[in-house]
Parts: sequence; structure tokens; C-alpha cells
Amino acid sequence: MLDKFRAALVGVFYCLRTQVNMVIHLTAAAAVVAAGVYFHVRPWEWAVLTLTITMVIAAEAFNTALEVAVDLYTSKYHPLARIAKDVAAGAVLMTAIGAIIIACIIFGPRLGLY
Ligand SMILES: Nc1ncnc2c1ncn2[C@@H]1O[C@H](COP(=O)(O)OP(=O)(O)OP(=O)(O)O)[C@@H](O)[C@H]1O
Repeated sequence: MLDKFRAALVGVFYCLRTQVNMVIHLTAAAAVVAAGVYFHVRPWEWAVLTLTITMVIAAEAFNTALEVAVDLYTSKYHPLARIAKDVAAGAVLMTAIGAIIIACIIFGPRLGLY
């Protein structure tokens, strides 16, 4: 059990070491948490923000896993490898767009945006 937990942590640190995007997502998440504290967001808003942050980070981790698996399969150009990686990257993009929309909904009025 402890071994599985350790292996999962190794995976997390692999993402942090190798993926610039993961560092960007975590920096954005830290900024959102700081804004949440500053604006005293409500408990249900914390729940939405937590889910959103987790979703983006998990999508980036799955994207990394897929990239590694594709690279294991082939280092040569292959149209299906391109599609697999592009779709995984697209999934991260969709979660990031969703996160921006949620940030606008929660922080927009507090920033006087609408
Ligand atoms: N074996 C391959 N065959 C065809 N196209 C590929 C292959 N490997 C990568 N690509 C193309 O290059 C792009 C970048 O792939 P790469 O493995 O460098 O990911 P990355 O730049 O680390 O992506 P991310 O920023 O999402 O981590 C892919 O989205 C894909 O379009």
C-alpha cells in the first residue's frame, strides 16, 4: 500500500520536473487560492475552485502519461501518435478554458468586472 502511494508521488514529481505546463497550472492554482482567501469566497465556491484546480492538474498528469506512453511506442512520426497527443493536449486546454470561465464567474463581480 505504501509502495503504491510512493509510486503515485513519484509520478506527481515526474510531472513537476518535466512539465513546464504543470508548474504554470500550479502557479495559477496558488494565485486562485490567494485570491479566494483575499476575497473570502464562500464554502461552496471553495468546493468549485478545488474541483476545478484538481481537474486541470489531473488532465495535465493524464496528458503527460499519454505522451510518455506514445513515446514508448514510437519515436518516429506517426499520424495516430500526433492525434493521440493533440487530443490529450486538447483535453487539458478544455479544462483550462473551463477554469478561466469559473474564475470569471466567482471573481468577476468581486473585481468589478461585471
Ligand atoms: N511521434 C509523433 N508523431 C507525430 N506527431 C508527434 C509525435 N510526437 C509529438 N508529435 C506532435 O508534436 C506535439 C508536441 O508533442 P510533445 O511530445 O513534444 O509534447 P509536448 O510539447 O511536451 O506537449 P505538452 O506541452 O502538452 O506537454 C504533439 O501534440 C503532436 O502534435
